Amino acid sequence: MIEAVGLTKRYGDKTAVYNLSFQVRPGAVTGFLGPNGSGKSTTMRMILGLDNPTAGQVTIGGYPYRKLPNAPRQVGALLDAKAVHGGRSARNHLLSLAQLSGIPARRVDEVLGVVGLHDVARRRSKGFSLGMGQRLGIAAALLGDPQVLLFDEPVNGLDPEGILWVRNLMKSLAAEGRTVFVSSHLMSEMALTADHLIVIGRGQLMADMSVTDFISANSADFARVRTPDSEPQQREKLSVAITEAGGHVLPEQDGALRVTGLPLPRISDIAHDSDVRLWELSPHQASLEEAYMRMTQGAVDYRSTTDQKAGLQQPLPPGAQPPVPVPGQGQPGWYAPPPPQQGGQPFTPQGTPSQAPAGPYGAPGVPGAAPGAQAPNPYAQPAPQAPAGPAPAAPPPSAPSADLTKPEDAR
Ligand SMILES: Nc1ncnc2c1ncn2[C@@H]1O[C@H](COP(=O)(O)OP(=O)(O)OP(=O)(O)O)[C@@H](O)[C@H]1O
Repeated sequence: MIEAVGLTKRYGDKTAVYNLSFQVRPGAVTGFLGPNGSGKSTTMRMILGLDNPTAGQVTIGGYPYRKLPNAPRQVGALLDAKAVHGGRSARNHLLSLAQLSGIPARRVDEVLGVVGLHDVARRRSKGFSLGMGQRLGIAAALLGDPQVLLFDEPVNGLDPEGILWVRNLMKSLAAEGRTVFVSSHLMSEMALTADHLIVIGRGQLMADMSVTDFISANSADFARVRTPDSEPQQREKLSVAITEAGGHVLPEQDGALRVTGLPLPRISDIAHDSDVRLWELSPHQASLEEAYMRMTQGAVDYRSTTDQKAGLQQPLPPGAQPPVPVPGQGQPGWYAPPPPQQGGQPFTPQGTPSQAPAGPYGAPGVPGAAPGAQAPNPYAQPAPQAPAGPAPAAPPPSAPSADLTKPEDAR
C-alpha cells in the first residue's frame, strides 16, 4: 500500500502539491487524475524518493522509498520513458537495471517478450518510436516482479493494440493483488481500466473514491430523446412540453434531446399527451470524462480558447450559414449536468450552469459547492498558502483560501 499524509511540495514560491493525504490499496487499479500542472508527476516523484517533500510524508508498505529494503524488487515505475541511455540497446538497458538489483538476466528476456520488444531487443533505444520507448519503460517497471507499480501516462504514444494490452496488464497486475497506481489524461481509458480514482487539482485532493461513485457524485443520469428527423416542429413541441413539466432539455449534436429532471416513463407520457412520436427514448449515465470535466473545471490552469483567426477569416459566401459550434469549443460551461443531490441543476443550452454559487474550485456543481445544499466538500482541502516555509500539517479551517478560479500566475 502507498500512503501519503499531508504531502506538500514547494519549488521556490510555487506550491506544486499541498497537504495531500491518500492511500493506494492493493488489489485494485487506482487512477491518478488531474489537469496539466496539478502535481501528479511531482507526487509520483515523491513516492519514489526522487523529490523530497517540503512537508508531510509518503510511504510504501510503511517505509519511505529510500528506506525500503530492496526497493527495485518491491516497486516498479514508469515515470519518463525517455530517461534512457539512447546509445544502449533495449536489452542492455534492462540488463544494467537487472544487475543493479540482483535480478537474473533471463528475466530481461522475459519482460522483453511481455512488452513485445523481443525482435528489437538489440537495437539502440535512441531509434525507438514513442510507443516502443513506452514499452521499454513498462518492461523496466515489470523487471523486479514488484508488488507496487506506478505508471505515469503509460499509454502515451501506444497504438490501439498497445493500449488494450496496457489496460489488460494493469487489470491483471491488480487481480494478482498488487498495488497499481496509474496517472492518465485519457478518461475513456481510465473508465475502462481503473477501479478507484484519486483526483487532484492545483496540488490538492479533490476526490478519492470508486469510479462509479465519482461519476454519480459529479453528474446526473439523463435520457436521450429523439423525434423524427424530418419533423423539427415535433422536437420543438416536445421540448416545450418537457420544460413545462419541470424537465430540462439540451440539444445533442445529432439532433436528439438530452433530458434531465424527469424519469423515462414521464417523458414517454408527455410525448404521448403532446401527440409527438418518438424514435428514441433511452437512459444514459454521464461518462467519466463529463463527470471529470464538471469536477475539475475550476481547477484548470491551461485552458484553450476559440480560435478567432484575426484577419484571416474569409467572408461567408452569400446565403451560407456560419458553422454550428461544436460543444465545448468556446463554451467552457458545457459539461455533464450536476447530480440531483447537488441541487439537480441541469446545464442549460448555452452551458451557463444556472444560479449555482461558485464552489471552492470556482465551479458551480463541484462537490462541496452544491447549489441549494450547503454540504461541505468532504474532499476539499485548504488552498495552498503563499508564504514559504514549512506548512502546518492541518491549517486552521479559517485559513483564507487562494482564489483557485484564477491562473496560478494571477493569484
Ligand atoms: N523541478 C521543478 N521546479 C519548479 N517547478 C516545478 C518543478 N517540477 C514541477 N514544477 C511545477 O509544479 C507543478 C506541478 O507539476 P507536475 O509536473 O507535477 O504536474 P502534472 O500534474 O504531472 O502535469 P501534467 O499533467 O502536465 O504532466 C507545475 O506548475 C510545474 O510547473
